[in-house]
Amino acid sequence: MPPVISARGVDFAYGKNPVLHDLSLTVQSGEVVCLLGPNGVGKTTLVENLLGSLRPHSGSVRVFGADPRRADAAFWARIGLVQQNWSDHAKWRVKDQLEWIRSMQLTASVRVADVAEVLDAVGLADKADSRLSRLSGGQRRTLDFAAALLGRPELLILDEPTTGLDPASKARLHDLIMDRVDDDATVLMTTHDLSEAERLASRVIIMAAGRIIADGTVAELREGLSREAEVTWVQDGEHHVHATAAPERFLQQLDLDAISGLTVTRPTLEEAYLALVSQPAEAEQNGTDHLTIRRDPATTPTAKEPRT
Ligand SMILES: Nc1ncnc2c1ncn2[C@@H]1O[C@H](COP(=O)(O)OP(=O)(O)OP(=O)(O)O)[C@@H](O)[C@H]1O
Repeated sequence: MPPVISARGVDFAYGKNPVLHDLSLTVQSGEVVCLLGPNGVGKTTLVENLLGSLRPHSGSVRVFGADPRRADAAFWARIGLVQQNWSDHAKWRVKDQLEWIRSMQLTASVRVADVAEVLDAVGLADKADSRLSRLSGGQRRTLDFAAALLGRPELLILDEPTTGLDPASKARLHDLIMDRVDDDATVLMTTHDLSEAERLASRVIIMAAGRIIADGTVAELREGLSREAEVTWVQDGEHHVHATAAPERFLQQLDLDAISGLTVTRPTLEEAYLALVSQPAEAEQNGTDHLTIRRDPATTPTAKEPRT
């Protein structure tokens, strides 16, 4: 099956400020790809290049096999978007905004959901008659997500969809994303929330300075970290600590009947992330290449496989 998103050798600059450097990326059907990276590394710029609202200076972008800059209404009906730079009519009411989006989508698709149904799903049913200007920041973000869901999209492209959401609203949005994935949708989302990435992602991509520096499952990123797991236990009244890259194998050597207080502490995604994003500065200083965890796209797991 051809990839849902494919970018090849994309370069992009704002004027004389280069942002994306020879960036290539493939997202397969059914994947949930979380795009991570420090502020200003180019995540939103990449998303806008993928959506055709920015034009790569060189390289190519294909979404559903088409150039998004030449795409028609039927193409956009397959995609649900949450973007950073979205303007609206502050005086409109919540349901009017969604009805307007729905009416446009109905011209290209029969899959469109009811406004009331979507507002209920995202927890904004009681705000249907509120003016957009009266919504809180988190409610506004949730409304963006409601709009993204209206067309029951095959592809969700979500730029920081959960920023500013309280934990319960965030959990509900995660469930709705995974409902779409259960319905065979593909997801590309940016986030700064590593626990969100850990929960949702079948694959994590980390960017630094306009390049992809790591690409793999959460488990692969953790394994790529040089820090080993730490095993601690008490035996004959003495505390023991052992660092190992293979804790399961080490545990087989312990006499579990003779020990107590056994703990195994593995590196977290946060530790892996922090180690990876500190690499470019070090690499630049040392003149070495970035650490890149890359897998053969053919072996890319789908979102249906168990997550770590
Ligand atoms: N419209 C613009 N004009 C000029 N420069 C821009 C514009 N938008 C973004 N930039 C610059 O491009 C770089 C990448 O910005 P971008 O918004 O893509 O980063 P990001 O990784 O999404 O950041 P964040 O995590 O803070 O959202 C930054 O240096 C930013 O200052």
